[in-house]
Amino acid sequence: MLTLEELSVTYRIGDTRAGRAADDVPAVRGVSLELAAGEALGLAGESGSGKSSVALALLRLLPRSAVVGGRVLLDGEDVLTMKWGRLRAVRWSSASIVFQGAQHGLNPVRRIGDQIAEPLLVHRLASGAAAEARVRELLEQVGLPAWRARSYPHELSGGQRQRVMIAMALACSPQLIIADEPTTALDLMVQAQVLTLIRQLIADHGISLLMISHDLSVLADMCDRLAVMYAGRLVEVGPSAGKFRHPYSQALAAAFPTVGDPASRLAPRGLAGDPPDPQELPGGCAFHPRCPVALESCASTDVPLRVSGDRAAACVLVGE
Ligand SMILES: Nc1ncnc2c1ncn2[C@@H]1O[C@H](COP(=O)(O)OP(=O)(O)OP(=O)(O)O)[C@@H](O)[C@H]1O
Repeated sequence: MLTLEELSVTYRIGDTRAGRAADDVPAVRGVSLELAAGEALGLAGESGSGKSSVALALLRLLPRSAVVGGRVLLDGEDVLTMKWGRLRAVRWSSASIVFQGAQHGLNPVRRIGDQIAEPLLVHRLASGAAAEARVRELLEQVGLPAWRARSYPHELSGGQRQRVMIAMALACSPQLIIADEPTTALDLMVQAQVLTLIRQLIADHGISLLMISHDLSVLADMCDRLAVMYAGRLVEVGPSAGKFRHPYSQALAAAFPTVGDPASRLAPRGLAGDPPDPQELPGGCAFHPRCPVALESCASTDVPLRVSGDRAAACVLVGE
């Protein structure tokens, strides 16, 4: 249903007006991925690895300064080259995004109901009493009472506001929901409730999910497959169940505790070092300076993703 082919995002920064050359920030470097109808795919990686840039590029929501390359095929149509009118139709009705930090996503001076109804009106899917009825239905689907339609965002808790964002994302019955850190700003109990809600809604409506998080344990719980990014590239893609093979994915997985499993231990010191500055990427494999098992050749050779069984990993130590 969704295919990313060699997706690349480069931000151009620097003061071009002053006559200085813009600096390039290669945030996403040749990401290729597929997502089947009804599938849930998790995109993981440390802060700055390029996850949000992938999500934003998918729906052409990047700043003008960003240069995007590759293809994003949604049901066979390339989102990156489609006409503006078609893109407006695709957003919300084919694919919608739930961003992190819901409190910043809602208009503080408009009632919740009006905001949920907006995509329905803009896409001419419903108006008047039909739109009001759909808003009530959506609120109930996300576990909020229908009377909340008359509330303003400040009258809701963070978890309730995130439920409103999910209701908005569902409004036009999209085939794909992109959820970028949808629960990061919430406390653990509310986080669990919102994750359960997302899981239930995508199963009930057969929606595909691309879920972005730095938290591998959340993604493993929610998704059928996981894709791990490092310094703008995919380093591993495979089923959520099963062991990671790439040293970076293994280190990321070891950084999260497994609740209820007394035998599991956290990695004693976590992963040493910091993610690289995208403007000063190391040669060879970008992970090699931090890799506990790096070979001499890793400083000069960058291995592409290679499939082995049901997994693909970009590491010289993981056989074809
Ligand atoms: N508008 C922008 N202009 C310039 N550089 C940007 C811009 N947005 C992101 N970047 C850079 O691109 C890289 C990838 O950022 P991105 O937000 O995609 O990562 P991320 O993995 O989603 O991080 P996080 O988990 O912290 O949200 C980072 O180095 C970031 O500084």
